[in-house]
Amino acid sequence: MGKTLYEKIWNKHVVHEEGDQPSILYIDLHLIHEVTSPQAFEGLRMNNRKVKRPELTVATMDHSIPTTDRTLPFRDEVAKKQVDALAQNCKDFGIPLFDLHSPNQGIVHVIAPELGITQPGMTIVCGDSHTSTHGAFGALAFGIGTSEVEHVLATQTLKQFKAKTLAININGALPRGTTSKDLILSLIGKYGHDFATGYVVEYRGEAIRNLSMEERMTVCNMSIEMGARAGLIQPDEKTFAYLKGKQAVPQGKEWEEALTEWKQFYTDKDANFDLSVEFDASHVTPQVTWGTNPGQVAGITEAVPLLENLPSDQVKPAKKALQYMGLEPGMPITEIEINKVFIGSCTNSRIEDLRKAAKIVNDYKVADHVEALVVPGSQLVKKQAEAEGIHQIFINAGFQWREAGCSMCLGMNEDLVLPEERCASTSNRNFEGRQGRNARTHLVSPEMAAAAAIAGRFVDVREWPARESKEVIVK
Ligand SMILES: CC(C)[C@H](C(=O)O)[C@@H](O)C(=O)O
Ligand code: SF4
Repeated sequence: MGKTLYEKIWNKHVVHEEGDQPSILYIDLHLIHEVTSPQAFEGLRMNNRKVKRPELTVATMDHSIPTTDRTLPFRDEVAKKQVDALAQNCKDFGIPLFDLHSPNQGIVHVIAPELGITQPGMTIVCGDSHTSTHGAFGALAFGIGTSEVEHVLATQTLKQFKAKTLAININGALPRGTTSKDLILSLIGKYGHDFATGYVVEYRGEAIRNLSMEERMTVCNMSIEMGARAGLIQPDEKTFAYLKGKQAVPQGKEWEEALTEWKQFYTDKDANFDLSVEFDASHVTPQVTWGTNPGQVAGITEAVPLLENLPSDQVKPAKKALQYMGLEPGMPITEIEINKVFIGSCTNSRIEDLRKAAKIVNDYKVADHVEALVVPGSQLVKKQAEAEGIHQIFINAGFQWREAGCSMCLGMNEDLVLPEERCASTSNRNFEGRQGRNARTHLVSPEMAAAAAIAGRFVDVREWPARESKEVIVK
């Protein structure tokens, strides 16, 4: 019988298997950041251990750092401590680090793909749940806990039980005005925020093949938001074209060898998945979450659900969510007014995201009562956007243009949504307090966030009036 992509990567990396014990997997790439690594390094020091393969470990600063002027001293002492600890740990253990002033600094899940560090067929781990993003390249990538971070640092291996496999077959074409963010949100809306628990998902089908690499990353990024252990997409010509010439990707003869290797990573025709589901992309509409998990979501032309229309097990959580969100059942989504907009995070802060948002912004202005931020996912994205003039479109419209980092996605720095403020956010999590105490988060695509910034409420981007900008033409 044939093998799935997951099984092929797994088999290539198993170092040891024994009965009903977890297997030991070899790890090709270990990504680290300032929040989940300090205790792991402390553990190493206490046991007098070294990092086994520092050259297969890559560090960046992203979660707690300010996104304002980086020549100024930190105002947050905890963040300063975390960042200093990471710098010291990388120095002491010989680990490459993209620090605050590096041109390659950025959100860990944005920089590894854009530098070509993420490659097909790899096992990739990070003390961070959205490591699933890298699955877009056909890499088995997942988040681990701090004690596992220590284990990987010390041994370059990880204990793992094999997961079940789930095929999500997505066919049909995404309609105009919808994005891969709407696709993944409506998928989670249909099946629920925990339906993939215990599975490694492989996204398959025509709709997935038609997505760009950046769009695929948005999909894989949110795998964890439906409970999946990891999300995978089979590498193809688009994957290889994206990687070609990237900083960390082999060149010349070695590129040819790498290609041959990467082309082995596909699911055989006669492979079996533990579970398969179908999804039609042609029905996707622009999505807006109304609740406190990503599955509590509706189309832009719909309304916040009436409680009596919900399945009985969803009534109580919906009631609680609506109370927190300050919304009434039956309220049309287009009547929800917002006061914050965050375009950023490892879900939607890449150059294509910023281009799409800028196209909507054009030469409109941010609504008076709205504070809007654009936080590029990396310094390279920021530089690229500035070279294309995109930053100017945002700045002219009244958006703040920031330095790269996680920022308002989780509010570990000063970029917060204030109590009872309502934010249209391109990030991936909307649980209570995620963007700040009592903050209300609505997850949307970059286009929907841009349009909300201008209209001051949610609007249907499919009907967004196009305007010819006189000043800047976005590519
Ligand atoms: C801080 C980190 C551990 C966390 C995660 O694991 O996901 C963060 O990135 C998040 O998105 O909530
Ligand atoms: S951008 Fe948000 S989701 Fe992504 S790693 Fe940072 S905090 Fe986590």
